[in-house]
Amino acid sequence: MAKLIDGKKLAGEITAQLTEEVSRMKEKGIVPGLVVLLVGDNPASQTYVKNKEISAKKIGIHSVVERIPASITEAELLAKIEAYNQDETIHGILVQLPLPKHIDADKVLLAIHPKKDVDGFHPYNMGQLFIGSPDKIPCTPYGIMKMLEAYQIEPEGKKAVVIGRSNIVGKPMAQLLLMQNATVTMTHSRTQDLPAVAREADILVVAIGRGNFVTKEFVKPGAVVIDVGMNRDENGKLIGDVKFDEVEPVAGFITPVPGGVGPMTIAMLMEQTVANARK
Ligand SMILES: Nc1nc2c(c(=O)[nH]1)N[C@@H](CN(C=O)c1ccc(C(=O)N[C@@H](CCC(=O)O)C(=O)O)cc1)CN2
Repeated sequence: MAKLIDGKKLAGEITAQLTEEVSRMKEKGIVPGLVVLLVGDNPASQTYVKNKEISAKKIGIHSVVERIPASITEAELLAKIEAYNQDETIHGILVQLPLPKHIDADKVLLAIHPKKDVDGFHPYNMGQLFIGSPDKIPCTPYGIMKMLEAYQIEPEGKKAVVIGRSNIVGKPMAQLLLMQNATVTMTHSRTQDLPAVAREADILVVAIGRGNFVTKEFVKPGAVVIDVGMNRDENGKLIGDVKFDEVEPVAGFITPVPGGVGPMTIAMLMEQTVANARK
């Protein structure tokens, strides 16, 4: 049976460390501030934003959540972001994705000042990451790297396969593994004989957005399997991209859903917000 990588526990430990640090910062008059902008009423986004708010408050971060009707125009949203760019009490700005269709997400992410871009999605921060000098790192892949480190899983020299090529997970994930000297293969929905390619992996990261997509045929015995998926089955139950019951007996390590990558995404957001205030 695979060893479980407990993202919830690790996120709890990071949160506790940040809480102590913020309390020390407050003694020096520094209060980290984070604003989260949630546009529309996507139920999953509402849950994630609520969890971000709870975590920020627990740590002692000054947390501002703006719940904005989907009818907001792109220009109005850009104006709000510019106001927070200028606000010295705010060290991190995050726009929850996805955005309603009438708003150009690329334009919105570009409007966030790179120094306050605690999501690491701004093209400047992406560029810094891809030239090997990261400052802000997308929180999900960053959290995965922290999990590998905590469980003493060394990417150097290993074969890593990333399934999924999104800007917020797949691409930065591949780059972070590459920076740690893994040999990385990027794959996606059009990769031919994906199970055979995935079976080569010592470290398999799955972020394809399809429930139970990865079965035991994709997994080399003993491989590390990281599941980024967040899907609902026909009964509304939260499931990952990996068929957990089938893969667990084959893998060496595996992340659960829930309780794996998700909580680490939030912990890394908090970490990057506190780091910004520290600077
Ligand atoms: N601006 C951003 N938007 C989105 C991001 C992001 O990093 N920045 N990532 C995802 C959603 N996401 C964070 O925003 C996120 C998803 C899931 C979790 C999480 O903790 N999940 C729990 C289960 C929660 C549940 O019960 O539904 C878990 O896995 O244990 C945290 C953050 C897309 N948008």
